[in-house]
Amino acid sequence: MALQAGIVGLPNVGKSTLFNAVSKSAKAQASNYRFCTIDPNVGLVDVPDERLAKLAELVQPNRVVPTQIEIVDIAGLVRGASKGEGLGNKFLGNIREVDAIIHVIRCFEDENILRDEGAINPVSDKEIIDTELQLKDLESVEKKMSRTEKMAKTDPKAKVELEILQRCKAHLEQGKSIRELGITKEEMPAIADLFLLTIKPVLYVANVDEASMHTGNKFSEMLKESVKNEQAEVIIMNNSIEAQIAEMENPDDQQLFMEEYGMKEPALNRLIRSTYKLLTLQTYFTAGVQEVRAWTIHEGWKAPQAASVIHTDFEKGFIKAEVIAYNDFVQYGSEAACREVGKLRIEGKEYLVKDGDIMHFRFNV
Ligand SMILES: Nc1ncnc2c1ncn2[C@@H]1O[C@H](COP(=O)(O)OP(=O)(O)OP(=O)(O)O)[C@@H](O)[C@H]1O
Ligand SMILES: [Mg+2]
Repeated sequence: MALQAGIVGLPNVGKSTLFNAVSKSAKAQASNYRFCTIDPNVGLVDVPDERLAKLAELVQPNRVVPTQIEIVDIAGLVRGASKGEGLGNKFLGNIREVDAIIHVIRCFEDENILRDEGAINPVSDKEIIDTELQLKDLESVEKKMSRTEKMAKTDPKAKVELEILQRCKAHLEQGKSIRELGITKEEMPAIADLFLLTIKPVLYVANVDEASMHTGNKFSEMLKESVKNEQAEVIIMNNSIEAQIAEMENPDDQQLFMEEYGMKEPALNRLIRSTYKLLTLQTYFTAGVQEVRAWTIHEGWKAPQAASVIHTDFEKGFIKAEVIAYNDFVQYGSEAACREVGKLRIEGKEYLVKDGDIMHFRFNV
């Protein structure tokens, strides 16, 4: 299953406009990427990858299959969502299921577009959402703490867990998100079962007015300043313009429209690429004459687990993997050439797959 990124934000900030832009633009630019709607608010979109194109050029396969991510349009959250306001629990549940968050923030003024929160203020808007997510996480952490406290008296492992939970609690109570706490890999098991909302990686979309598409405006500047410490990306775009580009059926019209606005490509492309990065995903490739294909795995996955993405049998019956590094494949031009010069390696169960590896699995079922 593809990894999911959820579009999150206050009501009426332009989330669905963005979702529609992604879905329509993908349809119009068929050559660029595909989109398929799974559900009215879930869509599957291709991730543009130059390496895949390069491999396809070398191998000339029948079919090229990019990797995909799912984008989910989540309904607007309001103040008090963590206490159930405005179907808050349901929508927070939707966020729990995604792997990363695209947080859309209103950075445009328009009196006709209703807003509950007074004058435009991206910083307080962001805080409202953050607070609701943090409160929900606090609830999860406290629940687990009360269970762990008893066990911690006798069980040293539970004691360590409790300390991690206490750190999370203190951090959340300061109005901070868990992603900023620097939880290590070793500590993760203590909280993994909580599926915390604020541990999910995030990027921000500053949804600006037309005039500020390229430069940003005072609102997007405020937002950038306020997320500086998070080292999160802020993408400045105009969701309405993106949707308008996407509406156009004719690619020539699209091109003209974009030229008029001084755009080289839709800002959406950047958003999709950044989202993929945000998911800390790695790509490995399979490159045969039938199909050149990109597969998504996480950092740190070993060969059998990576193989399971293709088929669970590949993992169960894993024997070995033949691996060529991407740069070697491009330099020598083919699998056969790499084999000849000794650039095709045979790797076993412990091999850590690297981003860009071209893999061929041997298995037995
Ligand atoms: N950059 C922009 N400039 C001006 N208007 C915009 C911009 N982006 C979106 N809008 C308009 O804002 C309104 C609300 O947009 P949209 O429906 O996408 O919000 P939403 O976040 O999905 O709301 P909800 O939480 O209710 O689902 C729409 O009329 C849309 O056209
Ligand atoms: Mg909406």
